[in-house]
Amino acid sequence: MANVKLRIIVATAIIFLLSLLLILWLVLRRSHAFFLTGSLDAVLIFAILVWSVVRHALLGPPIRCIEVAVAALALVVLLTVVSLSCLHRCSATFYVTASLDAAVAVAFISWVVARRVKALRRKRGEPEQVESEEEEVPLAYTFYREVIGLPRRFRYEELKAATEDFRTPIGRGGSGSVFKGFLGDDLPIAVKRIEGEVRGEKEFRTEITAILSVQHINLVRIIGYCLLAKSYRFLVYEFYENGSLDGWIFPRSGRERCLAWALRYQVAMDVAKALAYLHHDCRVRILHLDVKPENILLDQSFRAHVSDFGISRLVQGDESKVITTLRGTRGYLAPEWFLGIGISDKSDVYSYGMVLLELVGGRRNARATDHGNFSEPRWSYFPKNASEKMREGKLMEAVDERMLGKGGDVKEEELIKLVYIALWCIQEKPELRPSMALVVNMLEGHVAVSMPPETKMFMVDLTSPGDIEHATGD
Ligand SMILES: Nc1ncnc2c1ncn2[C@@H]1O[C@H](COP(=O)(O)OP(=O)(O)OP(=O)(O)O)[C@@H](O)[C@H]1O
Repeated sequence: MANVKLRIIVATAIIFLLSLLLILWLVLRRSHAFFLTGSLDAVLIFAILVWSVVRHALLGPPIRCIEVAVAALALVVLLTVVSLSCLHRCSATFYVTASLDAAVAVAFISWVVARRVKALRRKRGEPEQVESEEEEVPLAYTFYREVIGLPRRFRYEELKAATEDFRTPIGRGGSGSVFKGFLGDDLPIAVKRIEGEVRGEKEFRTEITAILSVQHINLVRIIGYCLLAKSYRFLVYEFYENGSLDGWIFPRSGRERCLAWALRYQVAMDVAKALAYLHHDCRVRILHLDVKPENILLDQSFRAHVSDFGISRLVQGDESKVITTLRGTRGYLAPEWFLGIGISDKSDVYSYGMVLLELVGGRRNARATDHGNFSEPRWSYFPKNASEKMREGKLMEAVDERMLGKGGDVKEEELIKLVYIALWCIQEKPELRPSMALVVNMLEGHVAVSMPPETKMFMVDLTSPGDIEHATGD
């Protein structure tokens, strides 16, 4: 790729040099009228070429073939007009009008050709490269970006080759599909293809903006991105071998994957640290707003990495609450989303609490229990069950039974701590919930955790998805 760019730059420089020599030669031989028109055209060519090269050198996007083509075409037209006028010994007025006409004609023809090419590509379903500067995320200084691990821009062809034409899908979310690929021979990557013009564009920009300002071992690592005008946007992530947490805690027919207790506790800690970092340790605070098992990715050693910043919010200064439209995933949404009183970092705390309970129970928090053919399903809400068991002092009965069967590696002390923290996190009043920093301290044992107060959990019923999981499985 670098070679192609280099060749374009060299070719451009040669064309420019030749045109300068030619103009000089003509200037020495011809009249003032020629000098005027010749210079005008030369300035035009020069401006296009310099713009192209400077844009490439400073901002990173490749030189566009159309720019080089327009410059070369303008040069050819200029030479033709000059040769013709020399042959016919035309007047100064002729030089001026012919040159101006030629310049306008060149501009018009290039514009028509560029539009035609675009239309043809779109018809063939081929995505186009971004053509305007405004669509480029302003990331300068590629070298430094790579050194400090910031995302780099990929070309569509690179991603196509890396994923063997998007052959292996590994997941699908609300905004698009995720494919596995390899960079070079051995660096596995996950390529997320964000589809849809309006939502896709918004999610893409949010994710890039959020992720650019954060780096933490428990956050997903973004390797790069690719912009294609209108059709698709791509985000390139490090590939996490063990996929998302949901696959390891919810039983699925045909797959016996059950995360051991120690790893569940570790995941709880990793996610808490990631959220504490976003809420308290970033220069611009970040609310994730979509904490759920599908957005927690597990690497080879089951360390957790929080992903999907598509709907996150950056919070400036001392802004404590944000009013925003309802988004996120039902079942993990805090009551304040529905009450319209503004959301805050405590809304992430609530979602985190719901995830903790699912880690413990090995089931979705809302589950339809068996029902007859014609009756409405009845719902069982794990947060309520866990709260009851906690008060009865029988928390072991609430644990994912698949773990109990395996020789009981569940540590009761840790179990009590997790459930206490979870029930604090899902308190209906945001001010009663702990901050994520406090949660980390509790998990690490620096701060004791008291038994949470009883709540009616009205909102657990209301905010549950209702149809997310049936008693028979996930
Ligand atoms: N870096 C990655 N490594 C391994 N698997 C991944 C990676 N990124 C995503 N996946 C898989 O792809 C699935 C879909 O991911 P994606 O972020 O698009 O969707 P989602 O979070 O489920 O949905 P939504 O975007 O609607 O919140 C994930 O649940 C996960 O299983």
